[in-house]
Amino acid sequence: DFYNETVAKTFLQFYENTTRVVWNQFMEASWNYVTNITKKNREEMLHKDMERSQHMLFFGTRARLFKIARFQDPVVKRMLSKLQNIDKAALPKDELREYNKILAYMETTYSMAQVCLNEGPCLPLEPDLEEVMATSRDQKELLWAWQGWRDAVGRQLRITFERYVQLSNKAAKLNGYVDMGALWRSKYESDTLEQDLEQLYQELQPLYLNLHAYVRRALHRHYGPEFIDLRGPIPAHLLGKAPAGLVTEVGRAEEALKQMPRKERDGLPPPLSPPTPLPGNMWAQSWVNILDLVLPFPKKPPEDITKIMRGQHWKPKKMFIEAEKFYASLGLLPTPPEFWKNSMMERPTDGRELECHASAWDFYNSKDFRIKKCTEVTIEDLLSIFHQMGHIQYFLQYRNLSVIFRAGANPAFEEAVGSVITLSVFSHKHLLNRGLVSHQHQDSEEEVNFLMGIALDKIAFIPFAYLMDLFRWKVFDGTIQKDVYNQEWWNLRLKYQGLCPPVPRTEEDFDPGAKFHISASVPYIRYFLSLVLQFQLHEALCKASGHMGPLHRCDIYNSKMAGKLLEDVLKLGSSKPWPEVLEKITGQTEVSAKALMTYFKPLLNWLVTENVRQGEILGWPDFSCYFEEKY
Ligand SMILES: O=C(CCC(O)(O)[C@H](Cc1ccccc1)NC(=O)c1ccccc1)N[C@@H](Cc1ccccc1)C(=O)O
Ligand SMILES: [Zn+2]
Repeated sequence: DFYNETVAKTFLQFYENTTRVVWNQFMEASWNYVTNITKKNREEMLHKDMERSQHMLFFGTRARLFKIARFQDPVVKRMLSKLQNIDKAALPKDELREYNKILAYMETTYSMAQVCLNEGPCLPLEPDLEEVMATSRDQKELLWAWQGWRDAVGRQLRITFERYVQLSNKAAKLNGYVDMGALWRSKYESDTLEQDLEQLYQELQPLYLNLHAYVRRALHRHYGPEFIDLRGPIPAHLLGKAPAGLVTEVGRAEEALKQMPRKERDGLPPPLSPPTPLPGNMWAQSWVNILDLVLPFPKKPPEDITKIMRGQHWKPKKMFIEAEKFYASLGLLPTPPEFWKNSMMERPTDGRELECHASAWDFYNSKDFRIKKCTEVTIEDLLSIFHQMGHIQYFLQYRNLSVIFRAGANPAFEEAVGSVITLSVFSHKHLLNRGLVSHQHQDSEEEVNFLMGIALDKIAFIPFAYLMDLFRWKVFDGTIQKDVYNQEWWNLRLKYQGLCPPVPRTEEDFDPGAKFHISASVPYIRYFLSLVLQFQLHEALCKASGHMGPLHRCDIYNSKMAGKLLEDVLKLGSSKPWPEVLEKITGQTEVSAKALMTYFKPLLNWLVTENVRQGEILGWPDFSCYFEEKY
């Protein structure tokens, strides 16, 4: 009887009792696969995924039969409506089998890809290629890594991705959504999501445009006018480190060229290819690696925390313990023994194939939680561990809820928890307190340098995080057809990030596929929203901790008040609509960029002054990429 609420409660209890086993077995099989990619583990994982999908199909189809509108209990209504979305499990069995194989193929291609030196070893992404991207001084090597990675991953995924889109949309339609983008967006329970996102992006654009113009000027200073157009996009080869030697050589060639009378020069081929230093990051999503090149006050460079960590003989285990101590200092829950026993904190040395992209795992038995990370001793990896431990803390806080509510208030909340903590960890006050920097006082110029460092990570990230799903939503809704995937990708990279590829791209390439989340079908708008949300939460937690003064100096370490505020929210899981959850912490029901703008205000003031002084053009009205004849 589908009108009877008591029957519904019994149905939900039955779901609860059977789900734990099915989900726990699937997580175990998934873990075994991603930490040791073998044919056997793949078959086992695919088998357990089929079982999980059958289970979802059984309960999902029945959940749809209940007359939810007639029910009184809001919890029962919320549970039944969540059960109705069964994602890919709605596909017919044979297509689901095909879809799961496609998902495994794409994610595994990414995880196993390497780029081989002519007669030398082959390098995986983590840590080798990422190390090259961040620190190499040789432009040939940088371009080799950037292009090699895209050949090894993106190109391999292109055809499969087209089939992935078809099956994704079919599954979405079977769940009552117009396409998979609509299904992904439904997790935010808002029918104004896209407008709200665009509004946030517009609010943040002045910050990005000023940073972009300032960085472009610094690159122009290093690589000369032939390679950087002060009114144009930044060639996506941002850079690892300024290749000192090469620059002077190119600089010399530049000088010689400039001395020549125009008519003589015109006949010459364009100058030798610039030291196309590539993004300090494989996807130019973060520009921290060019800090030394753009430092506002170069005479006061920040201390190299990675060097200090290595000097103090930090090991991966110590990095995890450091994060554990921070969460404990807030009065939050400790990780159980299983966490330390079962996690994978370092890349195994037995030569096995595995997925190194960091992730946090809930085994849905309220006691087994793990992190998988190929940890290197760097400050980036320390912050990444804090991010992963944020996921773990969420798991711990909601572990006694019904399995239906064991998720974040929305996906952005899940991503924001750990990132909020990193805002305190990376504060000068905290680094000093933990012995990771030595000089006591940070003067106002050092403070601007500090904010520039954070901005190169967080502000540069804004347009990238926004366009990642703008691209996929358009692919899912058919606005972007498969014959133009790559040029539409670069159109978005140009429009939002003001970046160009270092070399011409074709439709043989599939550059978006070179990013983990696209190969692993992980939505990305969560990171855009998390970026705004984390500053809003940071402001609220800092206030609760009694912090006075500028937001960027706040460190909530040891604050039980801040911890309590956070705990009250995390233990709600997804049992309440996220605006209610947000209101409990911040008093507001909407995500607002105000706190982020407050945090960066001193830097924006400095950037605007500097850009006005230089007469910078904000944006890139000259929008062609440099390899198209520009001169
Ligand atoms: O991808 C990550 C971190 C990995 C993760 O923790 O977000 C991970 C991604 C993932 C991996 C495999 C399957 C699904 C998602 N997410 C989790 O481990 C996770 C997500 C939701 C709930 C529980 C765990 N960060 C993004 C964005 C980012 C975030 C923070 C700082 C910098 C950059 C990136 O690197 O591009
Ligand atoms: Zn995450």
